[in-house]
Amino acid sequence: MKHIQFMDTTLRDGEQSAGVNLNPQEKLQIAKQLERLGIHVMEAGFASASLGDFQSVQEIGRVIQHASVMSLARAKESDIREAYEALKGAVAPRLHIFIATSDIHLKYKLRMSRLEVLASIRESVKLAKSLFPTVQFSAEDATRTEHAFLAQALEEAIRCGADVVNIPDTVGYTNPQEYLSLFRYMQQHVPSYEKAIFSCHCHDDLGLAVANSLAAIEGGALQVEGTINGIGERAGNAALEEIAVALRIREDHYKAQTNLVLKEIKATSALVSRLTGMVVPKNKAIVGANAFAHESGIHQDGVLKEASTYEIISPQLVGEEQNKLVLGKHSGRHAFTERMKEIGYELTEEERDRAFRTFKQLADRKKEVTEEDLHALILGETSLVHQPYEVKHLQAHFISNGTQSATVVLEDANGNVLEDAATGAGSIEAIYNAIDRILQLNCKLVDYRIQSITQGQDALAHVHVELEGVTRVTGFGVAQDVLEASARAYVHAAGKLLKRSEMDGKTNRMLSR
Ligand SMILES: CC(=O)SCCNC(=O)CCNC(=O)[C@H](O)C(C)(C)COP(=O)(O)OP(=O)(O)OC[C@H]1O[C@@H](n2cnc3c(N)ncnc32)[C@H](O)[C@@H]1OP(=O)(O)O
Ligand SMILES: CC(C)C(=O)C(=O)O
Ligand SMILES: [Mg+2]
Repeated sequence: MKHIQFMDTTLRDGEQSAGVNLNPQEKLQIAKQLERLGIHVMEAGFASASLGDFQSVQEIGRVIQHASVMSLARAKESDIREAYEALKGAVAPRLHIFIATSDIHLKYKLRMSRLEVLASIRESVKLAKSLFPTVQFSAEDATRTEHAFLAQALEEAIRCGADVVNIPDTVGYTNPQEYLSLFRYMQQHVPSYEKAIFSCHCHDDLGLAVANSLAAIEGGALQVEGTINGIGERAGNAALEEIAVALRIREDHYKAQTNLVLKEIKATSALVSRLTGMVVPKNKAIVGANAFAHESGIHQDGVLKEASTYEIISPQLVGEEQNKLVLGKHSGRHAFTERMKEIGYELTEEERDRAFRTFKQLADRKKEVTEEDLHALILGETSLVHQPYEVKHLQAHFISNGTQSATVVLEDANGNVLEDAATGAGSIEAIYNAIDRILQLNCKLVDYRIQSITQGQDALAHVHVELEGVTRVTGFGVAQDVLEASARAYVHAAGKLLKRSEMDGKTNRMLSR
């Protein structure tokens, strides 16, 4: 089993994400969390980039005890010396020198010849090694560099004292097969290969950063670089949490171990997301909100019977409390019944089937049926089980500054359909007048209250009404639409009044006998 070291560059390459700017306190907070996560090396910044970066590198170097703290530096004496000043107080300081090796970068950016680049590597690595116990050298844009020249550059760096040599895919250009072969090539063509640790550093321009990093590990990389949540320059860096979990879950394949404390992943991801403002996409592997959420009935049924049917990662492994069975339009009876039990409803079979039908209707209109929705639905449903009338159809016609009209269709317990229309000063009044006409009610609305009981645009409305007729009764209705909830509430209360009148009639008939 080989051992893979994790080099986290959330605070340097991660902060190079457009729009991200962390202050020194925020950087320190992330650094402490990275320490808890068990990162081997953290790149705290680029000391010579700004005073703020210098201070952050310095502070993180002073505070962090259980990880090596590194600063980036160009192959330039002033950068190296500034990094040295910043990391003087660190327990395990490390310098990261980089210079590009590809012809494109040499010609257009550095305007240097290959010989000049080799000379620069020699000078800077030697100077760095005289100041730091550990030095990493990166050949920027390595994957677009001619292989033979790259091998020469890395050999030069190792001979001058580099302990770690990195082969970055700076522009996210390579693919897994090619990157793996590149590492194998270096094994054969860098004479001092055994004297250094080879590292991989991938960007996600083609969405291959994690796959490329894993391929590099197969090709012999013993250090992997990346960021939390995959943030970073352009499309970002390889997401370290994905690499770590892939190595664990597919240990059979990669035969590699790490020191990472995987259960710290969720907290680390959440902290980085909060402080950088880079929102984690819901479907992001390992740390996305949906990473452990099952929505479809067949999957939910499988997971309820045995989680491993649809889960290759246990949520607890990465510090997630538990998986989620999200109730939505693809859910089935198993998940629905299970959730009902969890929130305390032991329904009869009839109630369950009825509630499930209503749930499906609701789920057709809502993205996700929440626990509050279920309470509301059951509240409405259980009280509706023995209702004499149900709202079947409702049509309201709204005219601004005019008289409103509504058509209501009710169904009684025997399946008879009753319909009428009416007008009113407002839509609700028109609906209530139509219901009065259908049920021949003689009552007064004494209270009407509306409440949103769930959240968001597709929230459920809960309407409470109080009617005064032969007695005072209350009723409520729950629906996504306010008018529908209002109609249901009125019919619910009206049903009670009618029952009461029926009972009074029976009593009067008995008394008059
Ligand atoms: C692949 C990567 O992620 S590399 C890291 C990228 N990160 C950053 O650039 C963030 C921090 N950078 C900065 O704050 C600034 O760019 C600084 C402070 C480093 C330099 O600023 P400036 O001196 O104004 O130079 P500027 O950024 O405009 O240009 C870069 C210069 O460095 C040179 N350079 C670039 N890489 C290297 C290198 N590895 N070694 C030596 N010189 C280099 C360029 O050729 C250019 O030199 P020139 O001025 O002679 O043309
Ligand atoms: C500084 C280097 C390692 C880098 O970030 C890159 O090449 O992507
Ligand atoms: Mg990078």
